[in-house]
Amino acid sequence: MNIGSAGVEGVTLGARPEAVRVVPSETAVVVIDMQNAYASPGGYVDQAGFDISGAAGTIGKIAQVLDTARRAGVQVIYLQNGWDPDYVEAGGPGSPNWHKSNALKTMRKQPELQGKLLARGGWDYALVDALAPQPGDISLHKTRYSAFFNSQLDSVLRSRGIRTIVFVGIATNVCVESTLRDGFHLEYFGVMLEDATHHLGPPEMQAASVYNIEKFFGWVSSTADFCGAFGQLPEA
Ligand SMILES: C/C(=C/NC(N)=O)C(=O)O
Repeated sequence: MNIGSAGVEGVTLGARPEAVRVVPSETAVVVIDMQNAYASPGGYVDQAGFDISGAAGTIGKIAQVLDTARRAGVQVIYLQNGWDPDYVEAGGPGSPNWHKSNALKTMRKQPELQGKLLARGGWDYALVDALAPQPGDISLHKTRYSAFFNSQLDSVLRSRGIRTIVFVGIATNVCVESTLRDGFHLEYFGVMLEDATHHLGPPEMQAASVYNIEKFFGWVSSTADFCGAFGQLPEA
């Protein structure tokens, strides 16, 4: 099926529940939160007790996707999650984020971590070294799970005529799914590359997000399918 205004210049991307035909100039790869906090030993989610052993495997997959996207002229957009070092943007006790954020809860339990987890300017907030942004990429900041909430993402996409978002990053069942769902309600077509994402919690969480996306909110594809489809295009 065609998504966006795909016409003769589109490429066919293998996906479930069906292949989609997309236009490279109307497509962005959105990299969700590939920060030390979520992907490196010693980062926030590791300190909070989540198993991050599967996260390292996504880094190489995402690098392949970004390399192919840049060569094909597909816009790459990085999101970074976190707050100012004083955590004003995290909200106080009047915000559900203050109660539910495992980063804030971990810092309340271990005050020596205060000012370290997800604080802009620190190692935990920084993107993993292997996925450094390249010239032409766009970097945006977000303060809640959905990258559409209180961020510039919608205007950056709309001003460029982008209709299709290819999602990679961490965590599948938290920030990736939250953003894909919000995108759906804003009329964006969302495609998640399942092997370039990683979940938080038991393996069923990855399966549940894949099911939700495939059945209700978008399409599920893979690094190989993305690189196969977009890698055939002449270098932009
Ligand atoms: C739990 C969590 C997930 N973030 C994400 N990038 O999916 C958090 O930020 O606390």
